[in-house]
Amino acid sequence: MTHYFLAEPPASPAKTGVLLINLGTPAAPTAAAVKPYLREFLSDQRVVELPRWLWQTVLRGIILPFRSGKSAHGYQKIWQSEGSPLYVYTERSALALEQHLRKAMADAPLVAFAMTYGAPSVADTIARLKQQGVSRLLVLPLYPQYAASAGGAALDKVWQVLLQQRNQMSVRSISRYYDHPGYIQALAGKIEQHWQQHGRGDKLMLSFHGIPQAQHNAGDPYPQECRQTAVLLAQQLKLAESDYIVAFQSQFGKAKWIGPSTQDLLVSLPKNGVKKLDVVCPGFAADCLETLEEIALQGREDFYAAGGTQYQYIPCLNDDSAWIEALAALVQTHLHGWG
Ligand SMILES: C=CC1=C(C)c2cc3[nH]c(cc4nc(cc5[nH]c(cc1n2)c(C)c5CCC(=O)O)C(CCC(=O)O)=C4C)c(C)c3C=C
Ligand SMILES: [Fe+2]
Ligand SMILES: [Fe+2]
Repeated sequence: MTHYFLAEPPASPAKTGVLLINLGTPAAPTAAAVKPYLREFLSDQRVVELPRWLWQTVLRGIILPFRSGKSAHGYQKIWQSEGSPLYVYTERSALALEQHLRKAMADAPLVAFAMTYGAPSVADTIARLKQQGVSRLLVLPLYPQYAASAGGAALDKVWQVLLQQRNQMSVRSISRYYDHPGYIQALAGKIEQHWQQHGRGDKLMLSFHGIPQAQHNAGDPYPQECRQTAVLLAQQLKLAESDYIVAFQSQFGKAKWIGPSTQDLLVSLPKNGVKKLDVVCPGFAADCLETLEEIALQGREDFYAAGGTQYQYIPCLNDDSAWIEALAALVQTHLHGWG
């Protein structure tokens, strides 16, 4: 195999950079913009682990023509004046983190954000940071719980860039933060604040994005990390086991996914006496299609249709100051003693 290593300018004074990575999102809420985004995302073999020839035929022939329009319709319901919520909150979090670190540290790092799929790409963002003199890079995918299909896929993009570098940067990565006290406290604070303002339901649902059961069987630690987040959160909120329930949402395709399914529970809970439900999505750092459309809008409709009488969606941490403070502490811990 021939390698082509990037041409590099001479080294400038060493700087440190922090790179936040999120999933990516279409550039516009239209089928034309959703299609290339979904093609790139769903072509990643970390996400769909089927033989390439088989999956590409199904993806291009069946999934993309149908799913792009349906997804675009969902995005239209949640799109903000500044763009896709996932993009808007990720960008704001990076800006807020940089400002916070500047106040907290003498030699504060540059902070940038990138998307695993779509723009700004990990490759372009690392190239820009390198031009700005960054030779030490701390990478943090914005997924509290590690799944190969999310955090793993984000970090793959970083390693792919490193493989091409002539003068390789030093890299540290944070592959997960599901049990970080600052994350747990920020989440608990958000939920408590919501309860103080709006009252409390009969049960709190902690809804995490799902993954295929086969990926977990092959060794993906994701569901255990979600459950551990739930236990720590319950301890912080002093909840009994009967006060909350862990569920997994956004099932895609016909294969078995890890459960219990959020969708199924939204229908069965009212029939089992839970008429007032609070839902929070601790696995999502930023509100997005899967939280705002699938949970806050569609979930509410399904819960009421099944006999529920009160449904409260508690937003993600987004760029809340308590979370940015915790994120800054997490970053500072991992920068400690570096250069
Ligand atoms: C095989 C399919 C998928 C796996 C595995 C998967 C894992 C996974 N995803 C997230 C976070 C997000 N996913 C989002 C959207 C989304 N996810 C899938 C499929 C899989 N995800 C699809 C097809 C879509 C697109 C939207 C749709 O058509 O329904 C998003 C939101 C993006 C946005 O623009 O708002 C996030 C965030 C995690 C954390 C994860 C594994 C744990
Ligand atoms: Fe997803
Ligand atoms: Fe979805």
